[in-house]
Amino acid sequence: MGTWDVTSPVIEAKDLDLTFETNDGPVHALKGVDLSVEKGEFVSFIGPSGCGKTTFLRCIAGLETPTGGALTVNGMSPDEARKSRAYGYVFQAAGLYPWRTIAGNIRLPLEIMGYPKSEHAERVDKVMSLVDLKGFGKKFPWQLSGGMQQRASIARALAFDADILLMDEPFGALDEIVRDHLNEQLLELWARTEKTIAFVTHSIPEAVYLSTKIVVMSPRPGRITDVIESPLPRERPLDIRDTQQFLDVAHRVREGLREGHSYD
Ligand SMILES: Nc1ncnc2c1ncn2[C@@H]1O[C@H](COP(=O)(O)OP(=O)(O)OP(=O)(O)O)[C@@H](O)[C@H]1O
Repeated sequence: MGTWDVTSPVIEAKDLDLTFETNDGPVHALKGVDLSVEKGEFVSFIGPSGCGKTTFLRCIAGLETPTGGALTVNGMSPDEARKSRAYGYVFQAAGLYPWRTIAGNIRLPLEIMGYPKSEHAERVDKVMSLVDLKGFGKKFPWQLSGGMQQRASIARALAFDADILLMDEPFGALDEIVRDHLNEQLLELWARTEKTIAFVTHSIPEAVYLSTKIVVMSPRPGRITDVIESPLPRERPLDIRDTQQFLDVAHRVREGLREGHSYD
């Protein structure tokens, strides 16, 4: 821990391996994964089903234990990082408790982690305005659209002081217009909060639009086939997607996916 400082990578994987032992034999979910993510980066993981995207995110979160190699998060073991509340986790399903209000849902991690009660209202208000949900605190989840529910789940992951946001296909279930809007909002939120974001997606345009770094993965065994440092500026209006630079990056991602695909 002592050697870590703000210039060190926030997430660092070296030759990471993870094999699941199953009744049908071993499943090599991650093989030789090397990756370095700096503070404030927006890194996306893209690849076909089963290439280990979720498994890698779960390793970062300390929810899976690699069977080989080394992984540090904020200079600590993932388990230590989890205990020090290094990250917030956003899933594909918003996963809000239906019997709690939106504010009640967002407050939940603060209650669980024992944040002083005097801070709750201010923190909840702050993150609700960050995700543009001001005024909806007293509503129940079912009174909100899918996109709003997903924003509430992002607010919940931001309510405490984690500097890493892990997002596993958070917008996968939403229609394209809503998804565009949330992508734009997420970039704004990222710029304002300076979080480091690790984001899993199946969508090439989403990965290219959002990321400073795109990690292309391929299955059997799950491995990294390309890491693209995005040449796009950090400030990105939606119509950047029509530029040649954007299309060039998208093309490289598509080629990487094609190379790793076995079509079986
Ligand atoms: N707990 C587990 N036990 C056994 N095998 C597992 C376990 N978790 C994941 N796997 C296997 O590991 C591989 C990688 O799975 P993972 O969910 O990480 O892929 P993914 O890239 O996130 O896929 P998707 O895009 O479908 O979410 C798959 O073959 C999966 O079946």
